[in-house]
Amino acid sequence: MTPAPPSEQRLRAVREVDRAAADLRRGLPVCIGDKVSAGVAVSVETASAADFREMTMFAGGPAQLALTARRANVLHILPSGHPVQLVPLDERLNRDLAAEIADPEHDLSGGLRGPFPQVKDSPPAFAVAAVQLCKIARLLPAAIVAPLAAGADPDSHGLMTVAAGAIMAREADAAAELKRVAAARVPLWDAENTRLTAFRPADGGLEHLAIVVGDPPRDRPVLTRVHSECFTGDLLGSMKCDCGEQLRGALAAIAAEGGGILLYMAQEGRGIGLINKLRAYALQDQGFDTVDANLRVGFETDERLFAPAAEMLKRLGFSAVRLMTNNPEKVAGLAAEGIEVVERVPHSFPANPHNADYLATKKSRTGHFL
Ligand SMILES: Nc1nc2c(ncn2[C@@H]2O[C@H](COP(=O)(O)OP(=O)(O)OP(=O)(O)O)[C@@H](O)[C@H]2O)c(=O)[nH]1
Ligand SMILES: [Zn+2]
Repeated sequence: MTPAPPSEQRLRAVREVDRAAADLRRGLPVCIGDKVSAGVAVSVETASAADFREMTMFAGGPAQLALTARRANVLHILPSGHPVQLVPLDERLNRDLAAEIADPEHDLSGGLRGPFPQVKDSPPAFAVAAVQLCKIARLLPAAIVAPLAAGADPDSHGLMTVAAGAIMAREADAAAELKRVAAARVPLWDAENTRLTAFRPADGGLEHLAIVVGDPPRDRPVLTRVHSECFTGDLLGSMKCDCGEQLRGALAAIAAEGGGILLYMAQEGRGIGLINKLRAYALQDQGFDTVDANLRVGFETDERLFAPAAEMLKRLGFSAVRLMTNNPEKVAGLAAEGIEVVERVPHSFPANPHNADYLATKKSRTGHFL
């Protein structure tokens, strides 16, 4: 079922989310919430001591570190059952230590830094949204938050204000309103008769590309690959994963069939971004597998949404696919977004010494058909 397009008001809100994410990346505080419950937040990763001080000028209560439950678990904070866990800052757990414990780079070298107290209460909406905004900004999923002081006027000090609900709804809203922005013929070595079409999400975020080989008929299931961007594998030829082979192999297979589609999704690192993927790779260097590494950085195993891929297929006139994948979640994810997956076409390549463990983990922990 195609979701109803978001209203003008929601689209405006979604664009504000992107602006607020950009502010977090610069280290600036942002105000999250509405008149009933609002907070101020900075990214643990990017805010300097001065940015943090600026944030506290708007605070009407104690500052707290907001972490994902995944990261809190790594820090041995007792689970509270909430997806976001708050930890009060105090003399010992100051901004510097907060930044250090949010970053898995120091896990094994920094010694034991706990125990940290558990806040049992469910976190306020602004704290949950602050962590989500860090994810949207492709930063470490950790924020320092505080309730907004009564009578504070963040607007007049140039702080962005964004609704918590807009942050949480942003991915769905942005996918529902993809804009086709450019298209051109691009002959490829593996598939000469190829056309690229770029789709821009409503929030102004990164574009996804549809690579259409030949002119596949719209009334039959189309051979399709939904490929998530992998800078290291696709571009550099990294041996740590199978992405490069899957990308080129899919284009060659589609061309050999006479036509099909490759969707190149701006969802690097299963949606966590290149820098966080490098953080996960550093943990893999220390012996963690691809799943545990993601969890230790503070993310879910896979943070991708399939709505944008499904929407692109629909916009191109396709409703049924033969999907080249080994990932059962991809099949289910597209189906849940209204695309009929009539067949799963296996898409695997021989392992090499650097990706054998990665492929084995996909099979044993994420249920890949390999
Ligand atoms: N976070 C993280 N991302 C990774 C890692 N290795 C590869 N990736 C990313 O995973 C994505 C690869 O996804 P896909 O090619 O769609 O692979 P898949 O989900 O296993 O499914 P199929 O290839 O279709 O079977 C790319 O965005 C890569 O950047 C890793 O160790 N950690
Ligand atoms: Zn890869």
